[in-house]
Amino acid sequence: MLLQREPRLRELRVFDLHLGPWLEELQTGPVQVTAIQGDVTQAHEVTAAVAGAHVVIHTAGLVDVFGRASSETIHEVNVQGTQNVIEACVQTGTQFLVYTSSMEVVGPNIKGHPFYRGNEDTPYEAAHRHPYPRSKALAEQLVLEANGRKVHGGLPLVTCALRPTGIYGEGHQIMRDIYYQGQRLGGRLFRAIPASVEHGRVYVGNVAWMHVLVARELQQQAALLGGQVYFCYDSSPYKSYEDFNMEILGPCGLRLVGARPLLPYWLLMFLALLNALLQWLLRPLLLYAPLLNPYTLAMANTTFTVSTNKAQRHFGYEPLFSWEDSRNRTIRWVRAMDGSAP
Ligand SMILES: NC(=O)c1ccc[n+]([C@@H]2O[C@H](COP(=O)([O-])OP(=O)(O)OC[C@H]3O[C@@H](n4cnc5c(N)ncnc54)[C@H](O)[C@@H]3O)[C@@H](O)[C@H]2O)c1
Ligand SMILES: C[C@@H](CO)CCC[C@@H](C)[C@H]1CC[C@H]2[C@@H]3[C@H](O)C=C4C[C@@H](O)CC[C@]4(C)[C@H]3CC[C@]12C
Repeated sequence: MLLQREPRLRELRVFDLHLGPWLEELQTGPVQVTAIQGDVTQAHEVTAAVAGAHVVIHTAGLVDVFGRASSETIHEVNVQGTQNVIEACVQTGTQFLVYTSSMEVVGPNIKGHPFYRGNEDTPYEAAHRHPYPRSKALAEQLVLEANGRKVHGGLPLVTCALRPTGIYGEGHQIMRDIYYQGQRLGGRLFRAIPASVEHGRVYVGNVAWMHVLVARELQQQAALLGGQVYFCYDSSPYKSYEDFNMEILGPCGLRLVGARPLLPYWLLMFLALLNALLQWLLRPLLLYAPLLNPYTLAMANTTFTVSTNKAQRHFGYEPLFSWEDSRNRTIRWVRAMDGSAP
């Protein structure tokens, strides 16, 4: 997105623990693309990568709600990693920092309170027990508190945080897993969540576009944008997690069975708890990390949708991809996987 939409771009540095072959395709154009294999938990590696950069978009993170990583590792990557990025900006004199936060900084909370079409100012009791949302909330707080700190050379650091809801689009691993699961079940998925529970979703291309725009405007309107948070939104429809997935997976040949959940909630919760117990028991032998656990069940069962125009008001954001484009692009990606189920 930066290469396509930012005409003033001179160099793009991609810093990631895992560098993919897709990066090579980006290295053929006029803008210098530098791939740096590194770990955000290693302060010296981050500082070396940031040195001389004008803007940092910090999106690296450990996204884990399935119990794959320990809470210490999640904290180290998401919180200490973010602190390292901030310190690197301060030490090297980089003045602009955009942080990819998450809707989970707000909710759903442990009490399962619905957040219905809320905006950045909607009051909500943000209380988390799970390591992932806790880490994102702490990291966001660090980024916002760093706004105004003096960087090397004496200028103030300008920061802001973007909070995507559930991102979908090309490369969406959970969508891929659910697609393969449906294929294994003879082209069927079974409804587990009531259709009335709305879940916020946003297309990856629009999330990326919002990052590019805010990074640009942060430099022009530091006083307005500095220290602010913005939900990432577009025109993707408000639907339950499963009904939304069917917008994509339906045209790819899957069918969602049941107008209402086939299993009662208490039974699903029992299965989720059983999965958590199995995960704990099996840990010394193997990693058992299924989609269903008490936390993912609670998330999927709690309405969380945003309705806001703050990004439009503050930095002129309009989605780059319509709902139709976003849906078609994702469908095309799913169809291209056909026949490659593991
Ligand atoms: N997927 C979503 O629905 C969603 C929603 C809201 C916010 N987010 C946030 O968006 C960001 C990207 O998430 P994603 O879904 O694309 O996940 P992802 O796992 O696809 O991307 C995260 C990237 O961070 C890199 N990374 C992980 N640990 C690292 C480390 N120690 N050092 C350097 N790089 C490291 C990974 O290699 C990966 O490329 C994350 O910060 C996440 O919290 C994601
Ligand atoms: C009970 C299952 C029956 O089909 C469905 C389980 C679905 C869950 C695996 C997902 C429901 C909501 C998702 C999360 C949400 O979209 C927002 C997120 C924020 C982001 O920062 C990271 C990803 C995620 C936590 C996302 C993960 C998968 C769900 C819990």
